[in-house]
Amino acid sequence: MEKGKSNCKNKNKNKPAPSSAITLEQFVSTMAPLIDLEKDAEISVSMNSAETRSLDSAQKKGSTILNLKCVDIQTGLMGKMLLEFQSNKGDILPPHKFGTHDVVVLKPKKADLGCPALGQGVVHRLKDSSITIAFDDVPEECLNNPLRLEKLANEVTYRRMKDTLIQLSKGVLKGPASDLVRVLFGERPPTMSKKDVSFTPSNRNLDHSQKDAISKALSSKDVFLLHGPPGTGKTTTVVEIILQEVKRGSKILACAASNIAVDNIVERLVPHRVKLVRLGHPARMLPQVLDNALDAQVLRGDNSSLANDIRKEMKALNGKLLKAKDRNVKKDIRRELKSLSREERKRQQLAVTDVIKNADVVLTTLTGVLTKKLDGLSFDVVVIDEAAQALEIACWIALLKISLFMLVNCQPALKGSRCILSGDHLQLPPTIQSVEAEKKGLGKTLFERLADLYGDEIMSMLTVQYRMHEQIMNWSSGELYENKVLIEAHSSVASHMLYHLEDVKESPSTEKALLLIDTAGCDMEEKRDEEDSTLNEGEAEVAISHAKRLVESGVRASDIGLITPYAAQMLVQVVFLKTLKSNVDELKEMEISTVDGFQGREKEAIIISMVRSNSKKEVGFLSDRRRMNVAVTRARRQCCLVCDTETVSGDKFLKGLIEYFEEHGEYLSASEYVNE
Ligand SMILES: Nc1ncnc2c1ncn2[C@@H]1O[C@H](COP(=O)(O)OP(=O)(O)OP(=O)(O)O)[C@@H](O)[C@H]1O
Repeated sequence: MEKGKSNCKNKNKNKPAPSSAITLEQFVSTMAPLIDLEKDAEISVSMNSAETRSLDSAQKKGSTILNLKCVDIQTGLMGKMLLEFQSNKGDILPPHKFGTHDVVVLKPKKADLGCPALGQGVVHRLKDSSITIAFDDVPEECLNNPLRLEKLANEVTYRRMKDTLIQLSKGVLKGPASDLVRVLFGERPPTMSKKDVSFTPSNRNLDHSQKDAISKALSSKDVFLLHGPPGTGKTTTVVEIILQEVKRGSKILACAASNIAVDNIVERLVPHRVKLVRLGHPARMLPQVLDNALDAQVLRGDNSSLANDIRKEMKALNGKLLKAKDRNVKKDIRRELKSLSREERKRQQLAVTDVIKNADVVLTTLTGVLTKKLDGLSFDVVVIDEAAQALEIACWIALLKISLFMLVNCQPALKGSRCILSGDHLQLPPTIQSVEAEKKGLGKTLFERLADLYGDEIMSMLTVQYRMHEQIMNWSSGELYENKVLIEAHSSVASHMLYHLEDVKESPSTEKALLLIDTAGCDMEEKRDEEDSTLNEGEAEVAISHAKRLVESGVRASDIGLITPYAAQMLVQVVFLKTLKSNVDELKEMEISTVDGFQGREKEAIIISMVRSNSKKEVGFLSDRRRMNVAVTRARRQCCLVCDTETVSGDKFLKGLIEYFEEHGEYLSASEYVNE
């Protein structure tokens, strides 16, 4: 056998190779066409689509908003221009598919489809009747005319993913960081330091499973997986691992697929006074972390103020140039301007590299790692939080960056190139637009693949949860985590009830942790909307009636979340809530979302509208265990299921869920909620 080659292969001699045992070559050749499929799917819902032949059809598709006026201009977010747009008539915006952080372009309303944009920016804020975009620069004189916004597909990200694949296929296995690559593709076994690493925690509240996991992470020599079921403190643990690595003198790249997940880590690191920098577009960051953004730190640096002085000097020289008559004087001024401009650029770049080099922890999204600002930098450890929601290829952007640098510079790996991934592969995987790409495996995550490949050898599971009443948790830990490891609810949450909250009365609505409202036999059949998404108006009414009862018992509407697997149902609920009479005005503070959109969040009370109600007992994607796991585990003190038990019990997994709620919670008929 080749030296150092896989013990794990030996171990599995008689077993068929797991699907996770993919070679680097197979990975590259499988992923390349899937990335194209996904790019095409994204383009088809954006303005770049060839199908978009007219502006009206683009507005119908939701990829453009026509007839806008600019109602406010402010500077903010480190010098960006924040432009707020409203519909020309001042009413709510037409239905659209813009989301915060999307890349958009601004054009005159009547300009041709392919005409150049007035500016490109990022959606910063979205309200029913306005949208705010952060631009680097926009000509203000054009803003008095009717305008339109177009949503762009983020083609750059796909191109970068393809580039990463190309780099992966080009000889990373020869570089000094090749050990890590070999381990991640199952060609070499992972290794741990023989001695347990002991540490003094910065967070004194860590529980035993968190401490064990941290010790194992610090002992790992190449890869470590932190598996955290809902509410068990993954991010808390990741933050402690980062703090310990900083103490050891490591330089760390900490990433996640989403901006919000990156900001969560930044927020929790800040009180520990770690030298850190958050890279990325300020419009995509939480306001409370802006102070740690690269742009903000650059502005505070010496080089930046020097660059500023140079700019002032250049302005004065430009003034002189305009007045100068003598050719030689003009020539001299131009020469001086050129050299000042070179100096200004150099100072700007130095300002950026100073901040990044000084930081012990650099934080950004996985695709954000591709910024030129990180060129030529190496890290000892890459930490990826929420790794079970990141495409494997996106993880490689962060991992390969280190390997390539080391290859290019032929430097020995400092403390070995190590990676630590945190996540829960039993919650929802990354969202994929192309059904075909999803079927062919684009959504299989690195976290899941490594968990299948090496299991407990490289993984620790967190076993104390800090969110849910134990009755809510027990269903999830029994069904999804198969009681393999005993997950316990921390005493601070194990029996907490809605009526323990300040100002909440004990009432039939608040005295149970689990409620099942059955719509069977109540004439509440599902329907399909134009886009073929399923909805159920009767269920929406019942779900909102329950929310109303909770509010009447004193629960704050902002502590309630109404979630559903179907986008169309979410819209029905939103519309229904808007048309409610004024005596329940407060209810409008309640959050309504799809299950997928609520992953990573929590509320004191969660109401789940399951929607499906049909004689064929079809349940569609409700049967995805991971989606129901996410839905139920968003609740802290009460989880209320609204469903047609006749229909959903057609599926074995959902039948188990219903039986669990019937056995441990309160059963009610939807007829008790109608016409309230
Ligand atoms: N050891 C601990 N003692 C007390 N509270 C804790 C502890 N660990 C975590 N928590 C609390 O539990 C909550 C969830 O923690 P955290 O956000 O780290 O979990 P998570 O696993 O990342 O969550 P999610 O399920 O949303 O992915 C937070 O309010 C956190 O402060």
